[in-house]
Amino acid sequence: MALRVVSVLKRRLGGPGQKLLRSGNLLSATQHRWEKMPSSVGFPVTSRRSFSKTALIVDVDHNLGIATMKMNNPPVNSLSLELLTNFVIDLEKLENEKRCRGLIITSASPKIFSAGLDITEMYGKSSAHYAEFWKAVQELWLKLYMSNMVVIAAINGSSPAGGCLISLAGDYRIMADNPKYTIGLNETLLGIVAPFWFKDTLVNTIGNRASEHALQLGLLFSPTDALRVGIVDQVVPEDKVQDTALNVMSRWLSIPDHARQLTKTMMRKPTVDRLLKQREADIKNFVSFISRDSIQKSLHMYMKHLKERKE
Ligand SMILES: CC/C=C\C/C=C\C/C=C\C=C\CC(=O)SCCNC(=O)CCNC(=O)[C@H](O)C(C)(C)COP(=O)(O)OP(=O)(O)OC[C@H]1O[C@@H](n2cnc3c(N)ncnc32)[C@H](O)[C@@H]1OP(=O)(O)O
Repeated sequence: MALRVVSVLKRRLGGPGQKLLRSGNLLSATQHRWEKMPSSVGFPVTSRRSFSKTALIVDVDHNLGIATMKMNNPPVNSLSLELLTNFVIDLEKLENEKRCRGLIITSASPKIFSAGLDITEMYGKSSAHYAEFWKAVQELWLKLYMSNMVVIAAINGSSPAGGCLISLAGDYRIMADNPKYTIGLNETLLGIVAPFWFKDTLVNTIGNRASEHALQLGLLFSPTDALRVGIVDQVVPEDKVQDTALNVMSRWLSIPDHARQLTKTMMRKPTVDRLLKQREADIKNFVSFISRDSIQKSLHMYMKHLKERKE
């Protein structure tokens, strides 16, 4: 199957996209190599590099120009300060790899894409810790939302709150067709409020009315409903998520990088600038909001409820 996908990738880049690239004199080293491959054989993986840190496994296929990043923070891929920090470091590394043009984000543990922000980072800690944590959340969103790479979320499990934000920050979302999985910004269910830039990212994806409805009720959508409302772009059988991501990636990579990147920037920069203009104020807001006794109590009760569900 992987070879078939690679053949599709080569065919795609040999088509109109390739012509566009040639006319713009924009062929990257990776694409040159693709062009030289005879179409009857699969693309041999001659250069593959992996780096793995606590909580993230990154695999870079230099020939395809695609990196796959698997969140690996059992049991539920909660976004701890450590995971957020490593995520940002690895994203920066990938961004600096000229030949890496696409990134697929997925989970190493099927069933849970990510449980969102690590709630234990948000209660019973110092103000300095909350500030550091929030800065890391901001940093990841800023880097991901404005990435020069094509970012595809291969959502192979549930993806509430911060997990949903990571998917929304990408360019395209593919979700596994399993009614047990849900996705959405469910902050209100925890007694907290999605920050304005979470909200903006959702509005940019599904529009104002659907966002207001989803945010006020803290809706967690099944894959079918997520597709209907536009939170995800495609729902596919569970075992087809990765191959579909590679296929979709080939379509996006057939567009000349500079044109696609400038378009992405044009669409997203106003949203990013809103946060950049008030980054410190947003951190202060978060620290003062999360430190309130009532909010600390809500988070504590929510964690208790999560644990009691199992008993
Ligand atoms: C005015 C406004 C100003 C500023 C803005 C202010 C505030 C905004 C602030 C914050 C925004 C936050 C966004 C978030 O991301 S909050 C996190 C939301 N996440 C959730 O609600 C998900 C909760 N988890 C679940 O629903 C489930 O765990 C699951 C569906 C992901 C997985 O279900 P399972 O049945 O497979 O697993 P569980 O048994 O439930 O969990 C295993 C284990 O993991 C613990 N856990 C689960 N989720 C989290 C989490 N997000 N953080 C930390 N820990 C988590 C769970 O308690 C279990 O622990 P134990 O094994 O019992 O110890």
